[in-house]
Amino acid sequence: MNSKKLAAEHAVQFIKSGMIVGLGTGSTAHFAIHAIGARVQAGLTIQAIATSEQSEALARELEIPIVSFQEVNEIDLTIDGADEVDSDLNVIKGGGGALLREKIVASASRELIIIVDESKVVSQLGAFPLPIEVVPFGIEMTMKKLAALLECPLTVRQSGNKPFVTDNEHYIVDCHTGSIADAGKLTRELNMIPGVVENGLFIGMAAKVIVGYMDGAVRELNHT
Ligand SMILES: O=C[C@H](O)[C@H](O)[C@H](O)COP(=O)(O)O
Repeated sequence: MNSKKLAAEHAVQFIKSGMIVGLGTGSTAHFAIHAIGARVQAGLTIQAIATSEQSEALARELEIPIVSFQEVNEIDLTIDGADEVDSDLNVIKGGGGALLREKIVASASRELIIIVDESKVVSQLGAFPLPIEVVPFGIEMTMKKLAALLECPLTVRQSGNKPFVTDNEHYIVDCHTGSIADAGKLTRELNMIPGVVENGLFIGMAAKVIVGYMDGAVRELNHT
């Protein structure tokens, strides 16, 4: 079986009736939303908040009840994918450009479960280019400040021959850091730069990471 699907289906078992569930974004979260849809069809009663327009549309198609932030106090459990995960369960997200809504949903959640295939588990974060969501206004200045801080190549993510635009009408700057020594410090420094809306480092947010392997195994990584 597909290792992303294995991790997703394992994670969905943690959902119980009555929960408010955060729905992630990306190809791994896509499997989770399908598995949640199947459980809803089988009688699970939940309400969900999605981290992207794309995931919300899929959830509606699968008849998963969607609620807004006005209707809930907090989210019980969010299940979302990631681009890289380290042994402290720190994560890089945003490869699909959904990092801002994903971080808002994750920070409103009592529990965040990250689902990945084995290729995403790394000893140090940073080989995956760090996505940074920026306001289009003054992006040239914002990028100068990012370049001074990061000292690495930066690219504005493209969609065809135009900049990729997020669900919140921002651009994404991908930062080819190579490796990130102190992710906690970096996330604070990045978010101090005017024009930066959010960055893809999710530090200390995941309660559990579920890894799917090509040989069919599934492993849970928890905090020690
Ligand atoms: O912006 C996208 C998200 O952070 C995704 O969860 C992340 O990029 C992982 O995506 P995938 O499951 O498709 O590898």
